[in-house]
Amino acid sequence: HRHHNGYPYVYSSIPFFGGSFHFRLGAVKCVQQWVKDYGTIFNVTVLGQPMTLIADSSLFPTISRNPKLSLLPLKLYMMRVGFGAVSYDQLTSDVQIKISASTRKSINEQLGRNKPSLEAINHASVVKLLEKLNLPTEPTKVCVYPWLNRILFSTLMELFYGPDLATVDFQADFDAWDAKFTALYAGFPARWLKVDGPRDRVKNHLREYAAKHLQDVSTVVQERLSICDTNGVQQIDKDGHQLSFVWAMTTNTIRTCFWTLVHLQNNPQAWKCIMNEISSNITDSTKWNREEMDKCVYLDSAIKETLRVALNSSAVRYATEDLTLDFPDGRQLVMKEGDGLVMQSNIGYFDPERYTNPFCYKFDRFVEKPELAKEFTPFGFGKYLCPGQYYAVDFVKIVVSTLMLNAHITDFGGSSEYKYNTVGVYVPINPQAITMSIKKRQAASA
Ligand code: HEM
Repeated sequence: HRHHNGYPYVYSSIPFFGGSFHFRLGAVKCVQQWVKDYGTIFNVTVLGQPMTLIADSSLFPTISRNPKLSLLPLKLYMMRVGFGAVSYDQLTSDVQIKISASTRKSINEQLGRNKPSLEAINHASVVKLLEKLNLPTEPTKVCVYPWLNRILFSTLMELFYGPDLATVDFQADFDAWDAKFTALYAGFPARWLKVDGPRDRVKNHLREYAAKHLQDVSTVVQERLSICDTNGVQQIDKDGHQLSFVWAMTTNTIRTCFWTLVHLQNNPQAWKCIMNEISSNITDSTKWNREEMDKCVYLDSAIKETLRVALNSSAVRYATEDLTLDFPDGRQLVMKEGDGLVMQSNIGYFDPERYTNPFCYKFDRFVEKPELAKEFTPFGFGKYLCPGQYYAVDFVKIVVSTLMLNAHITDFGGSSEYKYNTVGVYVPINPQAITMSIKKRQAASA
């Protein structure tokens, strides 16, 4: 119950899941109620673990700047239970920190803001996506989520690894394992969930492919492998390290593309506005052009809005030793080594004073109120900020603009709720429910 920190505890009669049981219907409304009842700092059991939940963004800088608060314990746990890197946590903490820092540096150098290599991969993404889309000349009905998932997964895998890796069978194994990610996170063994086989096959395939095509895979992947070698990571953990990259790179990005498409299609005025913006700014739909894309401010706002509503933005940190946080408002938080906290950042994103109609998708919200973007951090905090964030946003822009300029979409229909217990951007509860008819645009604007 964390008596030592003196903050209230949210009691729940639900074993193991505790208060987090209520998150299955969305964390925001539930946390908003708790804030009314208990204030912006309180303790709650999340999947068997007591956590201190912080729902006031003015306290986040004190947390994210404290060097004794780390994401590493969670990463090590996920490496073991999620990615099957069973001996990764036996590496000394110095080595783990070194691996983490080197992989971040590597991705930042390749995909950081304004890096020429980011522009190059963006251009390659446009070309590869057009090839993978292979748009039919006659209207063809598709289930949007599985259709997009297949195209975007194979596009991303081909860009970072190379051709012929992401076969249909490989992706089926990956999806079967990923569908159980929340249950793995909750501590259920992969064997019980029957995803040990699919996960092993995915990892074996990744290992064999990378060994055979080492010279041809992207620099990010080459460096990720060599960082493991230099730091004495065992093969089983090296495989888990690869899988964690594939997961981080594909899942959230693909789902952000999906929900952006769904929200824009469900709002014809929004679709039309962004279509006009893209058609008037992008002169050649077969090339990446940063300057032109930067003019598409409504598209940028729509993507932010997708991340606002379709992601339970929150960040976990653990105390690596006993510490006391002194917040600017005079409050303190006493933490013992091993205590975990959650910065529940999306509570701020649903504050009705700043976000009018916060539970509605408003594609132009961030154009109307550009100041909101300053505090909007769906990619995490401080030194654990997502290193793929610039590529992720560019990729979603590429997908939406490529579809708008090259495809003709009709009969968009069906709906699905968010699966709120997803780790990351929500998957749709019913992935088959949303359908559309798609064909190649006659006069592609090139
Ligand atoms: C919309 C898409 C994406 C979202 C919402 C997202 C979000 C995040 C978040 C929230 C974190 C953890 C930060 C924290 O806890 O403070 C993270 C970590 C990470 N992301 Fe992303 N991400 C996305 C796309 C990508 C892409 C495209 C890549 C790679 C090309 C990537 C690579 C990574 C990696 C490697 C980490 C772990 C960083 C570390 O080890 O410290 N992500 N991401």
